[in-house]
Amino acid sequence: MRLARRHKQKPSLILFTTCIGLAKIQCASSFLATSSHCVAKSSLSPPPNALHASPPSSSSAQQQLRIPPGALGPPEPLKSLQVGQSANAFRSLQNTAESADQGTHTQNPSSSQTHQFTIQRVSHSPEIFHLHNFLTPQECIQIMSMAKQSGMEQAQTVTEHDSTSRKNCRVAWLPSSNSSPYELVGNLVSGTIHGFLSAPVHAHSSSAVEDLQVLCYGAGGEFVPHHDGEARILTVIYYLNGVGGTWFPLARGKEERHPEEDTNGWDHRMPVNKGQALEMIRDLVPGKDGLLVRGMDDTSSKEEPKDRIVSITQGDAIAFYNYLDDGSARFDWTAIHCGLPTTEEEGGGEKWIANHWYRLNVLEET
Ligand SMILES: O=C(O)CCC(=O)C(=O)O
Ligand SMILES: [Fe+2]
Repeated sequence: MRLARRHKQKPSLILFTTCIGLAKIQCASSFLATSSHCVAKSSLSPPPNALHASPPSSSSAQQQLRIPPGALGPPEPLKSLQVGQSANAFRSLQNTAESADQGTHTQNPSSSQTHQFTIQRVSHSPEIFHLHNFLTPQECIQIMSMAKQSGMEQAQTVTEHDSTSRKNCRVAWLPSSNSSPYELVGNLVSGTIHGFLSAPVHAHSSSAVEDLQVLCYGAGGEFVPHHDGEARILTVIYYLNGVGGTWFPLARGKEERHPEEDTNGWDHRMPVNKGQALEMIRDLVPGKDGLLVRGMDDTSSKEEPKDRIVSITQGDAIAFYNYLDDGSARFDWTAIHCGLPTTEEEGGGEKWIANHWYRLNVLEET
């Protein structure tokens, strides 16, 4: 797993140690505690089922990439969770009591604590998981203040040449690093990757995580429906102030588990490009259709069916997969989603979230 600055990779290479049990995921690793296990990825030979690119002489770029089915989705035990089922998980918290050391802040690895969170599947298509209590309230506050300190700028996200797709939103990027003062950001990565990335992806030399994108929407701020884009196989959104409002209009709930049993017509619900996806969601309504991730204070759709709503609180996260898991290496267009306009009622009109994007850069070349 490389640490990447947005699309550019940094040279630092870190291998994390994490135990994954059959019944539960244990993410007990931290950068500080596992520093003796750091291994340069280039020194690892890929496992037998690994992804690989054929020599450049192959006929087309698409043919060069061999993606085993299952590699771009969740590994076990998450893969086997049904909608509504949960697994307990742990990650190590760094000691927040920092000590001054020659003008810099250092942390004592021996004092790291284990933090428990719960991972619940909330959709099968796309694969979406709700991470209850992933961050502590203190960690949320720390991320928001680091973003403010680094100087937030107006977000200029461009989607399909449209730079107005994200409205009234400020952004900061924090390094996904294990170096001071960003250890917390790196710690979130180590708490996620082994549970959520398959072994072939994790072992691949082009796997990477982008810097943490911290976003603060003002009143009425929004992000129009979009797919997160090339090579971003896994998105993790952290909810930093308890305000939600992320909507997946095409997400499928419990009753739609098996495509072969889907009497509503599976094919009609699997768009193959953005145009089809936008057409399909045109008349859909947040709370009634798809899956709405909303804050506890959001009272706008109290009457809606429970299995269409995921209620988050501060420190919760959502993890979802952006590619189909069938070996085709194609976008999963059911992962189309948006940030709904923020309202004055929730969070005083401010919505704070942060995104981590886990990449498999070799996908960009196809
Ligand atoms: O604002 C949100 O809730 C979603 C943000 C998002 O999808 C993105 O930043 O890519
Ligand atoms: Fe997104």
